[in-house]
Amino acid sequence: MSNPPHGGVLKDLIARDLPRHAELEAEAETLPALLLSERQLCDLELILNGGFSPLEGFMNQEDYNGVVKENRLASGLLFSMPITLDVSEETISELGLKAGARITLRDFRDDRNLAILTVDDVYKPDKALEAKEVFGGDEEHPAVKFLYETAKEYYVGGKLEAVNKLQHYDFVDLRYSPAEIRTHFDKLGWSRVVAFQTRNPMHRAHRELTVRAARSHHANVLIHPVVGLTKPGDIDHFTRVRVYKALLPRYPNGMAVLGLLPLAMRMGGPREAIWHAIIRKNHGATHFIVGRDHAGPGKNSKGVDFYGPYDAQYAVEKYRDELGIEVVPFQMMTYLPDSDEYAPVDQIPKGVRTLNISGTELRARLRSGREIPEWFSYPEVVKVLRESHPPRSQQGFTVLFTGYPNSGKDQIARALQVTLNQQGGRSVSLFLGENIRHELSSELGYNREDRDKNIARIAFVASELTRSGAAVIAAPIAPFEKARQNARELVEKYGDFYLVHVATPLEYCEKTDKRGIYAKARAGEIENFTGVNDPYETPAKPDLVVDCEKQSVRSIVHQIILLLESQGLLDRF
Ligand SMILES: Nc1ncnc2c1ncn2[C@@H]1O[C@H](COP(=O)(O)OS(=O)(=O)O)[C@@H](OP(=O)(O)O)[C@H]1O
Repeated sequence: MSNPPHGGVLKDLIARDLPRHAELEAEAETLPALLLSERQLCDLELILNGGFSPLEGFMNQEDYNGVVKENRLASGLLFSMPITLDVSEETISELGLKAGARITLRDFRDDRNLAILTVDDVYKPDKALEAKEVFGGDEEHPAVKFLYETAKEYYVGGKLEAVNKLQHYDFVDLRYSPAEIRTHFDKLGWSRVVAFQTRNPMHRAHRELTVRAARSHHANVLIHPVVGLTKPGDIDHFTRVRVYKALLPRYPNGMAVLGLLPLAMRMGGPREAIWHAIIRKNHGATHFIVGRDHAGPGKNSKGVDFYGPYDAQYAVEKYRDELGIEVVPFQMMTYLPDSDEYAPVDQIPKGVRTLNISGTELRARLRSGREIPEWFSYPEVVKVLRESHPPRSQQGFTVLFTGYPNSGKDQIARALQVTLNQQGGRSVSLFLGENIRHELSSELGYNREDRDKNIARIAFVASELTRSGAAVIAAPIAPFEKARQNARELVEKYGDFYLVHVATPLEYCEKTDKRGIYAKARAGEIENFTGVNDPYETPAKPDLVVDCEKQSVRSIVHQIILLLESQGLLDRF
């Protein structure tokens, strides 16, 4: 038998309301509907499947106040995280939200009806109090920022009736509801289970830590990673889940099970650790590992830790008797090369050599393609990480040329394309101004708005290609700083961006114009012609400035190649 859920009853609303499915679905169609955000969907899924037992809905004011001020629901039961449904004043009047009203909660991704909420109350939270009591009050804390910048001004409390499960299309076989994982444990005959929470890839240290925890408590292991929302900048859950799957066979036969948790983390340190423990108890675990700085967001911009390293462990310790799940505090594990084993940092005798690779060092090694030793991680895990983090030599990038018509940017762009093609290793895409005007922007003219649209389209395509590892060479006139800056920001989400200003003087561009386009513009036959009767803003911060009056195309291309080379992008070419 698994551990009983928090409060004694698993609030599996999906199972409870299944017999009334047809009736609820029909009613949901007739009610005013609220589209839930990604974070609200995560919360909803865990309310509906019992992961947040004893909750049966979003918190009303009484529950919310109790949780914020003293970690308690109105019933007196321990609960540490406010689970609230935030709405704006407009939504309140649009949907007629007031006590007794019924509304449908829908999935924004597919418009599916998920639940019916019967409104208990609509209230204005004291956000400052919530920020301070729940998260510690630092304005830079991600959950505090969310509270002030994203969460709406009012909360709606009320119980839910389940209409449909959320649809998932990734790793469906690993997404166990609390009821499903409990059945699975029963089938395996597991009665003692240590749950391990993670939002990071797992390496040997984590494997050693969990195996130790299991052995010392005569238990099995539930690897229970968060695949909802984690800290911005974390490795995406697709990569992480492939890592966990690769790691699983490294456990002693039959010791561990992998289950995915669709939780929206708040990075709330001590409060979050208590919440995590309750959630794992609801999933049938009897033990829960709380590590150093559990669910902490790290440091603020002044370099100050949001929480002390053991605050989370103290918090769960304080409520040990009420939690009903045994918390296993854990130290960091470190590698001892002389004996080829891992040990908790606090148990290493003085003078014994240790080795470690920090997260930053690991990322640097992935980026450069340098070796990641087997004592740190398993080759199959490293392989998965390398697939998602290709070395610089396989990452995409964009070179955006900007300059007057006939400044020579087209010739340079073509020559660069040929040079990169000769080196191989990447697909190279070339976007010349005129081609783009034909293929992507044929309806656009040359006023500022249209030019900005043109550059935005080029930037969009360049960013997608950069994301997939291509080299993109684009050579529009791009006369406006703001549009060039927007392009940089978009592309830099996925790879490097280099702005090359082809600063060939206007007189030279005009003098060497064999197409006679400047002559036409001077004759008044072309409106808004850059350099003649339309402005060109000199780039404030180009990565390179070149000039076709003074330099040959060959030497300019050489300069660009040296720039790319210095950034490690051509390493293995
Ligand atoms: N009014 C006006 N102003 C500037 N250029 C003009 C204009 N009308 C036509 N052309 C020709 O259009 C080519 C592509 O312009 P772009 O799309 O690069 O311009 S922009 O970046 O959108 O501002 C550009 O070609 P390249 O010089 O080869 O790039 C121009 O020759």
